[in-house]
Amino acid sequence: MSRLKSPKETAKMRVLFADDEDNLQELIRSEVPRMGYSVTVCPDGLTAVAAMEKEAFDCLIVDLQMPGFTGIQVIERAAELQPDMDTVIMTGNPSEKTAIEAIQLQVFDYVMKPCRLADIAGLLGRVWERRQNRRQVAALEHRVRRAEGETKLIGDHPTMHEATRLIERVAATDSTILIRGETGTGKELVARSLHEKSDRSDQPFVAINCGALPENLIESELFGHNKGAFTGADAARAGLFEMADGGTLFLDEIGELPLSMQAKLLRVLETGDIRRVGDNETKNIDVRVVCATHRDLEQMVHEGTFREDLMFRINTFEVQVPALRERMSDLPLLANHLLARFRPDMKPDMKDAFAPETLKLLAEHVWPGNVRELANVIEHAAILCDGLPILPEHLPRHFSSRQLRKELRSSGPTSLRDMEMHAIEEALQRHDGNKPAAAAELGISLKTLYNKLNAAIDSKAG
Ligand SMILES: Nc1ncnc2c1ncn2[C@@H]1O[C@H](COP(=O)(O)OP(=O)(O)OP(=O)(O)O)[C@@H](O)[C@H]1O
Repeated sequence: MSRLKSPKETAKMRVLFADDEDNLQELIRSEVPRMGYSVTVCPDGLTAVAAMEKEAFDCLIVDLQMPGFTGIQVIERAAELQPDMDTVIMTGNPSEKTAIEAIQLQVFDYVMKPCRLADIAGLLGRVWERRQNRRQVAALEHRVRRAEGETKLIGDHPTMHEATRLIERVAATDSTILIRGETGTGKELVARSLHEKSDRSDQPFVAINCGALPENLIESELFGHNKGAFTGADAARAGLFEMADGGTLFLDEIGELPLSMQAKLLRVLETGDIRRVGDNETKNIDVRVVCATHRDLEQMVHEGTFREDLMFRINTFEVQVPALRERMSDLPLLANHLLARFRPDMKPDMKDAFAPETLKLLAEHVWPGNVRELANVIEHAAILCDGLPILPEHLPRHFSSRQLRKELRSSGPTSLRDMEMHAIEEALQRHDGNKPAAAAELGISLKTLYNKLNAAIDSKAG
């Protein structure tokens, strides 16, 4: 049977109020609960500190002059006892000195008496909204961390050491970096790692996939727009360059950027000035740009689909991220790392987390989707297994069937591209031709799947 919750448990926020004025105490005690918050009212600072020592609160509102502790002293104690709490000063004797102290103590607001009820309701509403936003940010950070893992490049293969060495070298500079590698190899992770090792690490890291946006939206996404700049632009909006100001902007799949935008990007990289769509003014920004591609940009330059000047501008340094099949010795390391990401509760031990048969099956796979595909497989296994070790039956179905490998062995030497196509065809069959589902299983983007299918058609035709 469910227990009836007390008003304190159902309240949106727990408020601690300290003031020596009887009338105000009465008003707060009767009115704040009507606003949906629970409130503890104290007549002085000492009682307020005692309450904080016993119970957790979300918001503290204090008068400045009270018997015992002053409001400032109560806030100082609050910072030690409950640093997560938002604090507000409500005073009839404002002064420059206390206002400065309040700023130093990072109080949320400094309000003057007398306060109307509507002012108190507005104030508490703002505190609640800020706490909600903070919770949402924390939840999003948690989700991102879980999906992306920590910014730690796992790999002991010489090619990974080479990549890491280069990252360490160039991180401290402001040079534009081009990261090359197949889909899912960890290019974004390399970009984040560059950012975290740079002096900009306390500023934003903003990422965009240039291939994921329709051509007409890319400009406003990158540079922002003014109100009314185009149909649907109901309000002015900052673009990603502005959001990343002071930090790093990661332009993934730079090869997909339309030619018209390539010219605009080049101008921005050369001048540091951006112009919102529909704006006449430019704004100078300080952004380090890191680009990535799985495409052969030189070939694209040759074909006229990528600007040569832009290519020279973005590839001051190049970091090559190897495909997983080129560093299969790293697979057990990566598998353990990814298992720990999805099941931190399991604390997988390096040696025994995966049964030898499981590792063997993983080692025999071609991994067209690289580490992302491996991450999908490990997540699948982490959900299915009740405990360690991970057995072959915990892997997605196509791993348990050795069909593909048998066929490959019996058909003699096979090119990597053939093996890749084989894996794609099998995935398509398993999903009755559903391309998004097949791409998800393989750990590659839908766009990559189409590219690979088109390339296969072209090579058959040619
Ligand atoms: N060396 C690595 N160590 C740990 N995790 C990795 C490594 N490489 C890739 N990953 C993980 O694999 C997944 C895919 O990586 P990421 O998104 O960086 O690849 P990508 O090359 O940018 O892919 P795309 O080309 O599709 O944009 C992420 O979950 C990432 O954390």
